[in-house]
Amino acid sequence: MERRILVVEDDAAQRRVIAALFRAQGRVVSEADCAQVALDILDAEAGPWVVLLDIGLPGMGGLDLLSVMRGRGDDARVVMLTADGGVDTAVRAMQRGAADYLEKPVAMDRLRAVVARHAAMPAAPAPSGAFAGLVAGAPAMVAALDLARRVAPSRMPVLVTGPSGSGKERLARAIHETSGRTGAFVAVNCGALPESLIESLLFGHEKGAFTGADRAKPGRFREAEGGTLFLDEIGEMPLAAQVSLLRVVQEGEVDPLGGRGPVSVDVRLLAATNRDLGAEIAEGRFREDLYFRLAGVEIALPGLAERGEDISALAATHAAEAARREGRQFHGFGPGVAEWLAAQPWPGNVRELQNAVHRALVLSEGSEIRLADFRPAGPASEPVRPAPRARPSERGARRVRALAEVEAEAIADALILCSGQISETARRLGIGRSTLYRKMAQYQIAPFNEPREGREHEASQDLGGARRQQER
Ligand SMILES: Nc1ncnc2c1ncn2[C@@H]1O[C@H](COP(=O)(O)OP(=O)(O)OP(=O)(O)O)[C@@H](O)[C@H]1O
Repeated sequence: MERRILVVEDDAAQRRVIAALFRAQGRVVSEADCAQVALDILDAEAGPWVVLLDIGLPGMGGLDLLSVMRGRGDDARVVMLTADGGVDTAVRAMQRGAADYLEKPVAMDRLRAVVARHAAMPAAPAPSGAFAGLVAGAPAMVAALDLARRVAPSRMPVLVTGPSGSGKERLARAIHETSGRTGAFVAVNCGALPESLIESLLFGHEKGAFTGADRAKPGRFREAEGGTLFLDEIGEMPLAAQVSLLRVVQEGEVDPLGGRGPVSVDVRLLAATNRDLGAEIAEGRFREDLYFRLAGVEIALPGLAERGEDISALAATHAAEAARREGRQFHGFGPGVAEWLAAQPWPGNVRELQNAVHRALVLSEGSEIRLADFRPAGPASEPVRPAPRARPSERGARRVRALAEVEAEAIADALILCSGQISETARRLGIGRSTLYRKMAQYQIAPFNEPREGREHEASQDLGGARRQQER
């Protein structure tokens, strides 16, 4: 199936010109003037998509929208439209999973060729940088997720290490979800269990096996049959339980208390810890043989301080998620927010950032999250001016339009009506050809086609079709 096209561009004139170009080819085209509308369209309309994404959107920018899409596991092919043509921006876009990029002003021939190529591509898993919805742009995260992706389909036990809130459980779930295992993902917090209950909870028991065992329980291992058992805070497991766990891992069978003997289990083990297990082993608190059984592969997640470049994408992703949960609109962060977020130490890592963004969203008025929403009390050294009450800025509300915006739209409309013919467009707008060219450059409206032999005809046919489609 050919992909649909979504044009995400805040400049109405450019957006219309691009949309018209592809409608004229008989393609299905949707338009969005900001990130939130784009996400709404991607939610509401079935893909697959080619998304033409302007990098300089107001509010949530194009790069952050790209991260949000990748974070959601979207399989759209994204072509970034970059204004400055800076190699850095293009590289960052490709790292975040863009399929291609074009510099503005975009030559329509080139745009057509690039879109045709991507529109014909079958739906495929999102490209590198993305793994089961996790945000990753920092090299250490990209490497960690790459390892996770490769090991996921195997039965290899994986030990995930990293500070609290760095995403260990989230990664474990992602490994399970992409493992192809059909059983359940069962999580056990080994630090929160009373020592006396660990064995019956993990391995199960028969009715009457001990005082209070009024009915049989299968235990977490057998609940995870055919699936994954996630042993969180493994570093806090008492030594006696470590011995029993080691036996189960070695034998591949559990021996429920009061039961008739061992029962074999097919369970993939994932474990996580924020402790330094090497030090725990050296101190005699953790069994080395168990460590080697659990750490078939070890994946270390960095703290947020070591992945500063991911902060804005994580914040945008979680703001968009929180907005959906709260039934709110989120159109981006206000001035200074990105810099402020980047300057915080975030000792609680992604979880702390997520909580801060959620709270700011709840406190915000309107669809933009402002700096003051993150610091409602305002530290004494940095007085926070009260945020002016946000005016309703939702779609459909009346607003004053800048003359430049109206002018750019008028030019784009005229170009479409006149099938891209410059002289005719200028005449009907009542301006000279050179003024029209100057204004087109100013608003980054590219000519529909380079005036080459034999091309005018093709352009006029296309755009005539576009007009008819628009008028329908
Ligand atoms: N790369 C990421 N992209 C998006 N969200 C993330 C990412 N990493 C973590 N999160 C989110 O951050 C929160 C904390 O993650 P998680 O609970 O997995 O951390 P943890 O390391 O297991 O914490 P703890 O050690 O305290 O149990 C979760 O809501 C998770 O969805």
